[in-house]
Amino acid sequence: MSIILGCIADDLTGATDLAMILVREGMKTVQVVGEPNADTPAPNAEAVVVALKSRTNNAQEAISMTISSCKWLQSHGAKQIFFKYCSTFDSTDQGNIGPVTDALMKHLECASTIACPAFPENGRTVYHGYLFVNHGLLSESSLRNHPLTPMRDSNIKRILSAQSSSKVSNLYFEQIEKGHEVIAQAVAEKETGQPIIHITDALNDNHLRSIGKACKDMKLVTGGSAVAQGLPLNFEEQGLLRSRTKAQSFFAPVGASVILSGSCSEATRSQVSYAQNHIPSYCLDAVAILKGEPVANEAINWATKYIDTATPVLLYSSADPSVVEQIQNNQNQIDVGSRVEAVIGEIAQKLHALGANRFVVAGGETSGAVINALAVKTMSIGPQIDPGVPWTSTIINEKPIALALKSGNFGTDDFFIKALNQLTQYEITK
Ligand SMILES: Nc1ncnc2c1ncn2[C@@H]1O[C@H](COP(=O)(O)OP(=O)(O)O)[C@@H](O)[C@H]1O
Ligand SMILES: O=C(O)[C@@H](O)C(=O)COP(=O)(O)O
Repeated sequence: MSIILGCIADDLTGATDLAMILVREGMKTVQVVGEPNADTPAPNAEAVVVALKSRTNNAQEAISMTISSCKWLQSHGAKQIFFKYCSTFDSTDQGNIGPVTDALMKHLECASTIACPAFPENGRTVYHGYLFVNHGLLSESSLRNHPLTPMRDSNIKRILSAQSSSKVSNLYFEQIEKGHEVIAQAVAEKETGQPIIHITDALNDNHLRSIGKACKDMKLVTGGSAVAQGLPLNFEEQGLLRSRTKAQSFFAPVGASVILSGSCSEATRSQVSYAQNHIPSYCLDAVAILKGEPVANEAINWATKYIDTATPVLLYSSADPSVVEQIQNNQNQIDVGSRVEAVIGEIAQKLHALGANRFVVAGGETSGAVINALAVKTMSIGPQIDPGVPWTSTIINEKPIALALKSGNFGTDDFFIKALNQLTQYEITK
């Protein structure tokens, strides 16, 4: 089976989010972790999502990882490339959404693409170029205090123009409402041969499906996961999809469950508080991590007795914005984050060696660190836990690991416990 849609996501949770939407829309989808290379087996799938950890790298690194992933996807037949970034446009003045989009347009020799972060099912909408999170502007949401990419502006054109050398233009919802032909025509009218990125408003899934349809002939589409929901129909109409089967088989290994939370987002902090009332929990002290104290070893010692009895546990470094600010204490926030991530990755690896084989991880960067530490290479997509978050399973590992990678701001308060409970119906009994 040759790949039809090749996707590149800038973080792990974003990749599973996108993969789940494509599965829901009937594409056989596999997730590949990290930059694929000549030794990476071609997945037997219609859509492949390459999950990078490039959101907070420097722009040149992010470009290099993305372009090499894109070349690999093309070499396996990808007819269209989708660049997935966060529905809250998580990025800095330097990138990486703009530079990576520019580089992909150049590589794919296309003069225009769209940028559409909207994800209405999770409360993200774009109206007249402004990104809303639930009922308020992005810049007034808790994302303004993100530890790595604080979002202090809501105007996507302004944010993207600062990062990109392409022309950036808006397609407002009055045009989007008129449907795919008007959208395609509006895009075509603005083409001058110079690279241009059209920021498309979207308030609901109908808008996103119209936008998807209008992108039928674009070599590159960029956005949050939800705009990808309109793409599979194009492939079906072109006779490229075998059958739009919506369910992929999923089995959970029986064993010990570990919840690891490095996300400091508002939703995650509520989920941590909720889970603390239900299962044993352990706080990973970020100050001690930065001092080089043996935080991972102490946490592993604490968790061992629970792993032995298959009692689920929660280990978290999640903290309020004011605490995070004190911890960062004018140090480089990406370095601080990486050091916390390294400890969480080490804990995952050692607890897996002790027998844990079900992991719920909160946080995109944190998930990247855990997946790398567990040496996961390919993942299949299972059932949805909450919008944007599925259960997944490793494919190649000898003994499968069940993984739920949760974006910081996704999920209900009881997410962690709900995710673990859900697994009981998918257990492999032999
Ligand atoms: N207590 C803490 N102080 C400072 N940084 C932290 C703390 N706990 C976690 N972090 C870092 O914050 C970042 C959270 O990012 P991420 O895992 O992507 O979560 P989210 O999905 O909420 O954005 C990670 O780099 C993580 O290591
Ligand atoms: O698009 C989204 O909101 C998510 O898929 C995503 O990428 C979130 O990133 P994190 O909050 O850093 O997990």
